[in-house]
Amino acid sequence: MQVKDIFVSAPGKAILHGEHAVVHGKVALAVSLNLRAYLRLKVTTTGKVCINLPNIDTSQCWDLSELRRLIHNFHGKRDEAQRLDAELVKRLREFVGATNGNLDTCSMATLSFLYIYLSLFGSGELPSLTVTVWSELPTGAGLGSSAAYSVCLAAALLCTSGVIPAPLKEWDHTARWCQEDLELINSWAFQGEMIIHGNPSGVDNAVGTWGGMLRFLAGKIIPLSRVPLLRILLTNTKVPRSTKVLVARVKDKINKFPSIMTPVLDSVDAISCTCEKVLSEMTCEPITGEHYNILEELIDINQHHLNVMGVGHPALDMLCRVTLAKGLHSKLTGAGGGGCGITLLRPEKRRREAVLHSSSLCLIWDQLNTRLSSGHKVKLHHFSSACLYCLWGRKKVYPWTTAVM
Ligand SMILES: Nc1ncnc2c1ncn2[C@@H]1O[C@H](COP(=O)(O)OP(=O)(O)OP(=O)(O)O)[C@@H](O)[C@H]1O
Ligand SMILES: C[C@@](O)(CCO)CC(=O)[O-]
Ligand SMILES: [Mg+2]
Repeated sequence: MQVKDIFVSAPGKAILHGEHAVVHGKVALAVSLNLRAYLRLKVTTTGKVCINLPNIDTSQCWDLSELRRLIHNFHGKRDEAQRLDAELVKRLREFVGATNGNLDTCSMATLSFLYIYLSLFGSGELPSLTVTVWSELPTGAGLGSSAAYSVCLAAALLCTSGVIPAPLKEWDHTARWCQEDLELINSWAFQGEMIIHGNPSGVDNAVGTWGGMLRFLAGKIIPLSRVPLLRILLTNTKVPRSTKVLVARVKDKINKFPSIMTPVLDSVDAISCTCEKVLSEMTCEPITGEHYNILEELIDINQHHLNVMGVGHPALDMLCRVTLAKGLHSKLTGAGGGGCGITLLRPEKRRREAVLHSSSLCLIWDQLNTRLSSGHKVKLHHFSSACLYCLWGRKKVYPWTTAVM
């Protein structure tokens, strides 16, 4: 077995339109952010597997002998990610003390790591490793923190196991994998997401793997190469929530009221398609106020639909109200129920609006009585085309910080 140290990084994402509907086969438009997760994997000789997750205050070590007991009679296939191995998940849940209802942050993160590690190495010799993952993304806030985490795990463990090559040449600082390897990484990251989310669509891990702006429909990923530069403000309400719970809540509602909810999902699908059309027009004709008017109306309509689906929150309503009072339009992004919202900024009034935004946001934070004090800056984050990278191991590592938004 060719076991190597590795250092990788994957971006988070924002969903413009289509969250939740995408789980039910509708179109979503999503884009990567300049906020990333980083993973460093070191091969050791301690006879242990250790994982350090500073964002969620988790540090755990297991003896290889303990882990070996979990995989006797195991015939995992490393070069293809199949459906989740229910038996292995059951054993792992018992091992980490996470029974079905347990959604604790640490258990979910540990479970997805052990699942990918044992699936990839379980049919051979288990390597002794230390894995550290840190992230600029707020955990559980709608910006794809779970997907960036899963993409990093999948890329690093596949690479360490020798199933895919390390793409870095001696002179590179960063490198990407080829399309075939990215597809394999994405499919293993999806397994991690299945453990954390229950029923993911796959859009978040696709953005974490390929970056840029994507149209996602039923597992089909279409990169949108011609998109205008959009300035969008991200606001974190800091209301905690779980994607798994929210996805299950929407599913229950659809099952309870199929004839009422199906048109809502169809309408979200039409919103994503209309938004895509307007974005494409904005790249080939002069951008007008009317383009922005349409984008803003789509944001408003979708936010109403998301409230109908039951994934709104008073803090998100407040974001929409406060920004609308300044003539700006917002919606939740990701699973909702709290977490982050996006607000579209018009380019022509950029400077003034950014200032207005800062004061609006301070107002929001004050009213919500959150920890954001006047000393904190409101950060404007960018959508970016950045994708999954393999990084040069000795490159100066970003200091681990919690993003203030
Ligand atoms: N930096 C991290 N270190 C370890 N685990 C993480 C990290 N970031 C996310 N996770 C795992 O992902 C879970 C949060 O995933 P969840 O899908 O609920 O939120 P999200 O991915 O931030 O939002 P969304 O899915 O709406 O984009 C955490 O409970 C934890 O298990
Ligand atoms: C809510 C959801 O649509 C997006 C979460 O970022 C879930 C998913 O697509 O897996
Ligand atoms: Mg997630």
